[in-house]
Amino acid sequence: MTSIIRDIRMATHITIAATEQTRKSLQSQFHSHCHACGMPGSGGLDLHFVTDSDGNVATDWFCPGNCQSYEGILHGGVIATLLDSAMVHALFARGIVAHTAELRVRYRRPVRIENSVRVTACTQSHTGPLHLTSATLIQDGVPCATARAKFMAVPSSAALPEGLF
Ligand SMILES: CCCCCCCCCC(=O)SCCNC(=O)CCNC(=O)[C@H](O)C(C)(C)COP(=O)(O)OP(=O)(O)OC[C@H]1O[C@@H](n2cnc3c(N)ncnc32)[C@H](O)[C@@H]1OP(=O)(O)O
Repeated sequence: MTSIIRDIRMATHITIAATEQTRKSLQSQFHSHCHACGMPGSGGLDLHFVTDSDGNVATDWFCPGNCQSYEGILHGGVIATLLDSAMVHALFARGIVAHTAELRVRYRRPVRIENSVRVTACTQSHTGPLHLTSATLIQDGVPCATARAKFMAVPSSAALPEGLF
């Protein structure tokens, strides 16, 4: 266990500029079957993030009718999934593979289904392997939900012993 902790700490020292190439590479290595951003046709949300020159990630997504909660309103669990996924990709863009350790969502306004949203995320800071991130979901120019999260970095799936996941 000591060596795992040392590896995780080492991983956080690999601080590189955020790029779209890095994000794509880590998505294909670690996320190809993800419910939120996996391959089309998997029955998932089919999100497509891109990284901008400031290292933030964003996606536009059409809220389908089968994701509603109360009549006409996007399900809060789906909103949390969108925000969580965006923050994972913001970390990917910086070469960091990490698990969600804590997710706090503030639901500010109802999100209408059969309408588009823009979801953005960025990394904030880190203390050792624990990364702080934030994300926002906007519809028609109005921030409808915001999130803050803590993610725990992992060195690489291959370096982890069976059972840790
Ligand atoms: C059979 C039916 C099946 C239904 C399935 C259910 C599915 C699961 C549930 C869902 O998924 S619901 C969909 C996801 N949620 C939303 O879409 C909610 C979106 N947010 C809102 O509509 C409003 O923000 C909300 C109703 C939550 C509150 O609006 P209000 O206009 O009532 O409150 P406002 O923002 O004015 O704040 C009132 C007070 O509450 C406080 N407040 C609001 N949110 C808070 C918060 N998160 N923490 C602490 N305080 C909070 C706020 O600071 C303020 O304090 P003060 O009066 O002292 O100034």
